[in-house]
Amino acid sequence: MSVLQLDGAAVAVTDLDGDSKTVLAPTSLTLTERRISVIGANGSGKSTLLRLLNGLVMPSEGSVTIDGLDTRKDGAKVRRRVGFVFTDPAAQLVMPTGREDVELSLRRLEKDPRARSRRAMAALERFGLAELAEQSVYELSGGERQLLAIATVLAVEPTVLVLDEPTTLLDLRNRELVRSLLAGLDQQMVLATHDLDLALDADRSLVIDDGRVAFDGSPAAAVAWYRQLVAAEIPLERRK
Ligand SMILES: Nc1ncnc2c1ncn2[C@@H]1O[C@H](COP(=O)(O)OP(=O)(O)OP(=O)(O)O)[C@@H](O)[C@H]1O
Repeated sequence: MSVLQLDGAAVAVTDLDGDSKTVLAPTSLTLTERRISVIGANGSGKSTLLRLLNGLVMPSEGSVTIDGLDTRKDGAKVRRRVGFVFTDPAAQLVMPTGREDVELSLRRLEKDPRARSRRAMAALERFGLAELAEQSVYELSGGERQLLAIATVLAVEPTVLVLDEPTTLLDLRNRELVRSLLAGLDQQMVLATHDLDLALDADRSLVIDDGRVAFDGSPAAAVAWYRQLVAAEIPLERRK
């Protein structure tokens, strides 16, 4: 497994008034487990933590390294190692068809167009998408689009897969489809989700609250802790 290391990594942003706001407090973590889930309320900082891991967001203080590669200095190498899947596949599917999208992500890895095309088809076959390879991306269902987005990222064989709420936009059937696909992958995975069943399918879980890691432990304990946190925030008269 890769070693994902945050050393006092913090993220501050400047709001519209020009004031600095801490989105992630200084955080130190060593993540080496195969499956790590990240849960927490909307706006708590989950995406920010995930984006630090492949250099989509840079720490404003401290550092983030992947197997010793610093996201500030070794950005390209980090991104080759760490694939990122967004909540909305539209954020990463830019070509007219699935095959072309996978080919696009393979462009640096495979220079020969024929070999690239073969490799793209193999990646699509792996996810049961071969028959949809030439179809317009817009004709695919939400679930198929999300599978395609994951296939485009996995085609370049990253060692780590970071997924930001990959099932949030999906209905139950498609959620199950993506879930079973993820369960069968060999890659190390860091996954933020509001789906607590999905969060339980991990070796370690982090609960993010108000820009800090508020709990770090077993998935069952993390989910229980998070439920308690949410329950405590609901006014007494509203609780059943
Ligand atoms: N570039 C930015 N500029 C201003 N504010 C930001 C920026 N990035 C994140 N934030 C703010 O930081 C907070 C944390 O955002 P983040 O997207 O990490 O939360 P999240 O836990 O992933 O939320 P959700 O579950 O809704 O996706 C939010 O209040 C967000 O508005």
